[in-house]
Amino acid sequence: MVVGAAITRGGRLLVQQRAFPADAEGRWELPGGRVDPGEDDRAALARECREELGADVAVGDPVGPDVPLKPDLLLRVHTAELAPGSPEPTAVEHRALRWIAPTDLDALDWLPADRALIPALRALLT
Ligand SMILES: Nc1nc2c([nH]c(=O)n2[C@H]2C[C@H](O)[C@@H](COP(=O)(O)OP(=O)(O)OP(=O)(O)O)O2)c(=O)[nH]1
Repeated sequence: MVVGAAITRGGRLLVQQRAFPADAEGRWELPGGRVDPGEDDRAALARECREELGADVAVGDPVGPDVPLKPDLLLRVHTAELAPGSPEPTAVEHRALRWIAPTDLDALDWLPADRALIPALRALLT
């Protein structure tokens, strides 16, 4: 399982631009990553956000469909918010971060799988 965080604040969504590998470089995704063996989805998301953003998040419920990435791998996105007192997110291992508006969702150069989440992300922001 790959987990992603739909971190929202003031009607905007936090997205990050990949720096690698070559076929994903420059494209945008949600913070997150692979769930480790024995780890639950929420703990994995909190860990990945700490590693990737240097921020603390409160993880909420799943949102949108589980998206197949490979035959044995799913992407599952949860709602999330910055925890009170969290440092401001920074791009630790990514090229850039953006807080996007609902009107930016369609035009963003997403990793391909994430496009299936756009309707659910729009609903979350509006
Ligand atoms: N984090 C994240 N990964 C995504 C998204 N969409 C999508 O197709 N992926 C893919 C890209 C990668 O093949 C995989 C997770 O990659 P990752 O690089 O974030 O995971 P990780 O830190 O655990 O590292 P790795 O073990 O895959 O190298 O899921 C998304 O919105 N967020």
